[in-house]
Amino acid sequence: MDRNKVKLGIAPIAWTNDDMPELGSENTFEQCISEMALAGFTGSEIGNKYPKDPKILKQYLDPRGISICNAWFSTLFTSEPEEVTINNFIKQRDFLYALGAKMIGCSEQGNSIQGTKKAIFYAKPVFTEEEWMKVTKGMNKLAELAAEKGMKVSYHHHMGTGVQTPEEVDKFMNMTNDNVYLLFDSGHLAYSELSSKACYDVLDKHIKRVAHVHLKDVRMEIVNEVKKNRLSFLEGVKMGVFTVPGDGIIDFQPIFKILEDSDYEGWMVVEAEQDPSKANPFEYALKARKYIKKNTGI
Ligand SMILES: O=C1C[C@@H](O)[C@H](O)[C@@H](O)C1=O
Ligand SMILES: [Co+2]
Repeated sequence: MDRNKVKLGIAPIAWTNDDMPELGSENTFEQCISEMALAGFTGSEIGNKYPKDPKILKQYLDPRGISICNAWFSTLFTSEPEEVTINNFIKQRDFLYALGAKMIGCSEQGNSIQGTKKAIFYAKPVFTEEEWMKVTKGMNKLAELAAEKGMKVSYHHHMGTGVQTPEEVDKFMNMTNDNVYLLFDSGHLAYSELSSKACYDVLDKHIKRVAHVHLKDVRMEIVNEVKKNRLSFLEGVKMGVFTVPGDGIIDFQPIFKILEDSDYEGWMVVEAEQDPSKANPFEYALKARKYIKKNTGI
């Protein structure tokens, strides 16, 4: 891979988990970004311990050679009036713009069960046609708002949401304009379909509109346990359903090949939330960095 085209980031969720802040509450913001840099990454997403003022945040990141490449944004098109999402989005866009980021990764959270106690495999929302229209028309609007600042939006398909399966990703892509991109997350597809084949198929099919990548691996024995015992998404995370690339069942070679063959330009972000008291985040960051180097040359 060409290091001038593909940049490597890592998400702070392995140090402190935004969805369960008690996981890794002992890890400080400075430790997190210092260890990211030490492990050989140059990009990060936003975590809940990061300073909210972009100027202050940059004062910490710049000396460590880290830049912000993206941040999660929850859309609420299916549960709130559209202007709620639009107003929140403009604030998030302007915050990220001030940090020099070019990407805003969105996910519809209106009826998401990812933060609830519901069984992740049995209670995900299925959008009605009206909800599909709300989400896709809304995303088209966000793409226009992002473009005002020279930025892009990408959509994060996710377990426990209305855009989880390969068929739902297809439908989302078909119903949105070409300036709405896909945030490809390997872990969520392998988890949803109980196989890594789904990752390769979706990436291959939509590669022209993939603008941001989350490299996440899964431990399939835990996926099976989550399914069998009707556990929630967060219970699965605590049990170690996710891990860094190279440590689970996904072979990332085909993923790297599809990205390289299509001349992908952008970020690949290691995102592997697990319990930091069981999986030391620095150790796992190093492990991920080594695997990526070995398999991509960058
Ligand atoms: O991109 C992501 C952000 C997290 O908050 C989320 O739950 C995780 O699984 C993910 O892929
Ligand atoms: Co992700």
